[in-house]
Amino acid sequence: MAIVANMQQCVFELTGVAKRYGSVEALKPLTARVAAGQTCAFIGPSGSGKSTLIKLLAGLIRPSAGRVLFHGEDVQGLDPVSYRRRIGYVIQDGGLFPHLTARANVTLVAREAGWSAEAMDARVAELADLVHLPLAALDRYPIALSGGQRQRVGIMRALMLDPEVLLFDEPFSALDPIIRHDLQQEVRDIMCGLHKSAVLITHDMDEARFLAHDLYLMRNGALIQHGRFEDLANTPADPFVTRFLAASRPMDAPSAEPAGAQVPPHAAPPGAEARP
Ligand SMILES: Nc1ncnc2c1ncn2[C@@H]1O[C@H](COP(=O)(O)OP(=O)(O)OP(=O)(O)O)[C@@H](O)[C@H]1O
Repeated sequence: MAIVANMQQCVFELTGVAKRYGSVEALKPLTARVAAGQTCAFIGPSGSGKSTLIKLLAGLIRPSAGRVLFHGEDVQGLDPVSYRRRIGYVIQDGGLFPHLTARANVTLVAREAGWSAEAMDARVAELADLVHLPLAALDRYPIALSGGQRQRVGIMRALMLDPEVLLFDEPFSALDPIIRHDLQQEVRDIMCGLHKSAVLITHDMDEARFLAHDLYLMRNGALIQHGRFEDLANTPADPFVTRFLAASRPMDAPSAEPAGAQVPPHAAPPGAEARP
């Protein structure tokens, strides 16, 4: 199993981390590393402990055992306000405050941090350009934005303070397939351009493979395998790995057709050539 992060500086290190909710063992003791400057994905089916893990990284919950280290320091010992300014958190459907305009959502933390109006305007314009959101959309409330626009606003909000790390918690799962595809490509471009460290939580192997350098596959609160997609595909640690990979349909899989119908070759979707 290739441990890419071992050879590089780590932004996060989890050592013997476990989490219980009462009698539920959401995470069994696990050790994992997130390399600086890379995207690391934690993948697994529903209930495998992915959300619990990202909440631990964000410092939103405490581990029942073990330590979550950020640049070698225990997250539990860091000042929560300054720590959260060092990480950008993107959640499903943007997680925007409904009573604030998109612009007010994006600038909320910068206002708390005492930024000037000019500095906020300049940063908002820069980020709107980065995520391809028309500036006019920023004056609307979240309810008046499409799902894709809300998620673009969520990404702007996460990037506003230029954090060292981005945490993506199922960021594309509420989007329709075309918007999802486009936004995955845009996020990959943004991450390549900004060279930030990132953690992605997803149940979608294709998404993880497309966006992440390093993959951890989880099941029932345990890490089953760590490596690149090719490691999981070529040397699966467990029959579950093979089943999980087989369950994600490749782009060139034949579509269901009525018996006897001619099956034309599938055209590559826009941007597919950029995908590994
Ligand atoms: N606050 C909580 N109280 C009790 N049990 C919880 C709590 N949060 C999560 N769990 C349980 O912990 C286990 C892991 O849940 P978690 O949400 O981390 O998994 P997940 O992989 O993110 O699932 P999904 O993809 O469905 O969101 C599940 O059995 C879940 O029911």
